[in-house]
Amino acid sequence: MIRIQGLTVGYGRKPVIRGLDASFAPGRFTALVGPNGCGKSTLLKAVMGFLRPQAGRVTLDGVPMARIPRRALARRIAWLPQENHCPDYLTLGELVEMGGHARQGLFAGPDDRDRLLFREALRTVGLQDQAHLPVNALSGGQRQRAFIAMVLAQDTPVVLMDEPVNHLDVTYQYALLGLVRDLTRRHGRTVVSVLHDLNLALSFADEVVMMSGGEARASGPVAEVLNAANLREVFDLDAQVIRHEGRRICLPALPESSA
Ligand SMILES: Nc1ncnc2c1ncn2[C@@H]1O[C@H](COP(=O)(O)OP(=O)(O)OP(=O)(O)O)[C@@H](O)[C@H]1O
Repeated sequence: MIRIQGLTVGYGRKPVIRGLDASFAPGRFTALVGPNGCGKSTLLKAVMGFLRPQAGRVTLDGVPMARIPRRALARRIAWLPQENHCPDYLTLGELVEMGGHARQGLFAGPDDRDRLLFREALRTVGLQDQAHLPVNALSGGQRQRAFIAMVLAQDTPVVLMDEPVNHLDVTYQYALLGLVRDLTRRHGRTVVSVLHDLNLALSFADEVVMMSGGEARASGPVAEVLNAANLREVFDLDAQVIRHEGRRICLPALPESSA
């Protein structure tokens, strides 16, 4: 369980997030939503321990993040940042193998289970035949899938993702989030993901934290929290949330000039 209590955090002395409370439980997929610049990535960076809280705390199973050694943390939390970089020479196969480093001994290579995980991760993102290619020679969407494969290969109980469907075509967006839902429901993982597409959040997430101006304005089960009133308050958006064949769909009103 990740618990965030009274978190104030930012860059330098300027707080971006103020007094935020949230918790992310095993077996649950939580979507972080909110307008650009409201602090979603900053929150994930604080959870990873990259930013030191100015007040409050973030704990993993009761232990403050700052007290967990980096290698131990990498065995428990995988992180997909918004922007991914890697050296020019790295192949897709090597990138995915990096996902297994935290699990292996200091001088040990991958074992059979690791190799199976690497193959499975590549197959899941549909890149099993491209393992020999340099990552930087892949298309934008293939590249994003490559980094997702690395995260899957890390095989951690907690996964944090910052806009994972960036650059992905619609088929892979649904496939990835279906996989994420499986990781939570069938394998009890904790997943927290920034999502801009509210319909993806409505279709796949269990919980949502709606952020605005560095604060959590509403949080709870996605069907309860992603409603017209909260969308107006947080996004200043005129939208309906309708039900269609058992699913909820967010339908923003068109701007007047184009209606
Ligand atoms: N490294 C940094 N140094 C200083 N300020 C930063 C830094 N990174 C982000 N900020 C500021 O913190 C605020 C929140 O940024 P953050 O990236 O957390 O927003 P976000 O909700 O993830 O936005 P988006 O939806 O656009 O990705 C913004 O005002 C941004 O300018």
